[in-house]
Amino acid sequence: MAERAPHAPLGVAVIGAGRMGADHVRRIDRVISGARVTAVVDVDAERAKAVAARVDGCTAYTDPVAAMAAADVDAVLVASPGPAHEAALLAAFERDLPVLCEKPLTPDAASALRVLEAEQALGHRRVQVGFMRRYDPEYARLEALLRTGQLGRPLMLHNRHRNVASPPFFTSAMLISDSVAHEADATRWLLGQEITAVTVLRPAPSANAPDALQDPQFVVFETDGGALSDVEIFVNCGFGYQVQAEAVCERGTARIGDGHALVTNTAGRWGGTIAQDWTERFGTAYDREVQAWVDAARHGGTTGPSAWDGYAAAAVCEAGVTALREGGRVTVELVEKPALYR
Ligand SMILES: NC(=O)c1ccc[n+]([C@@H]2O[C@H](COP(=O)([O-])OP(=O)(O)OC[C@H]3O[C@@H](n4cnc5c(N)ncnc54)[C@H](O)[C@@H]3O)[C@@H](O)[C@H]2O)c1
Ligand SMILES: O[C@H]1[C@H](O)[C@@H](O)[C@H](O)[C@@H](O)[C@H]1O
Repeated sequence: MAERAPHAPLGVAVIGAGRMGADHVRRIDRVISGARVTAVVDVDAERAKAVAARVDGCTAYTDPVAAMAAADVDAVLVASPGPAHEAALLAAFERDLPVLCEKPLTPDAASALRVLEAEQALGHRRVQVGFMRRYDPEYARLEALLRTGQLGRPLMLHNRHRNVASPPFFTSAMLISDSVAHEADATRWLLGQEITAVTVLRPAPSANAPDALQDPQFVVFETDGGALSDVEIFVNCGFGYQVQAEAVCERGTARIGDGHALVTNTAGRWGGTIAQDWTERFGTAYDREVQAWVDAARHGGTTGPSAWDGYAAAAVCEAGVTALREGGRVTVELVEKPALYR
């Protein structure tokens, strides 16, 4: 990393200029303070050029390593598809650059472990994983409430995760590795417990799901604190983007995600609107997530969900995919938590 003047904005290379990457470019350019996008990288040269052209003084690249070597790049935001994350993370570590890596950290536990080991070799944390729900005001309130202990010990967490429609490349395994990855992290974070086993139940697929897609699925996590966390994942629900969670504790329950910000009464009916995608539902969360990353990186630090969290979620999802394929209850085997993440 080139020496940055003390109050100069953080120069960010955004890797992957698809839906999330382009939105993060807009966010850093228009919403976030203390950072500017200096590089946009995409294997699709035209896409990189088109997105880079939206920001003054921003250079387009097709090679992440070349972008990371540029003098005006101080930090990296990885928004390429999951299988490309490991190479980008290891290249960023070579230059000791702070990284905000979209979820999943990597698509499987073995590659996540390689990232974990490479970060430990640096001797300090460099990665924040894009589990943005931790920055959502509703999730943050639920976590804070559970942490006070006022409701007693959490016994169960009920989660619903619904998308309007899945993209054409989505597979049955991706309902877990790409979507339920969020609940794997949210469960660990909200309960402060590790997930020890996963069971996946398969209702008859919806007629609206593409052929051969097992949608919806019902996933049950067991934790080392004796709690159960269930997830309805339904990625072709057709009507909206809904993410809800209810914690059932010894002395009460707490629920988020009903989305009743605006309720209307008209002609004998009451109702409201439902978000249609994650950019709408979690816009504030992404803003807070990226701002927290920039603030920490400008001071040489790293905050938020760690590579350990990314590894743990990857191991849980891998067990979930095995449970989906083979049936039954699959245990999650984690390595001992390294000192860097305790
Ligand atoms: N946090 C969230 O809620 C959320 C929401 C959507 C997507 N995501 C995550 O964001 C990432 C990107 O998802 P998306 O929906 O934007 O995908 P996308 O397919 O819209 O965009 C990915 C882009 O990366 C480019 N790309 C592919 N391989 C690359 C490589 N090796 N180097 C550089 N660029 C490469 C592609 O050409 C494409 O432009 C994924 O990890 C996904 O899981 C997170
Ligand atoms: O990649 C996306 C993203 O992570 C969304 O937040 C989630 O709701 C979708 O199910 C998933 O496919």
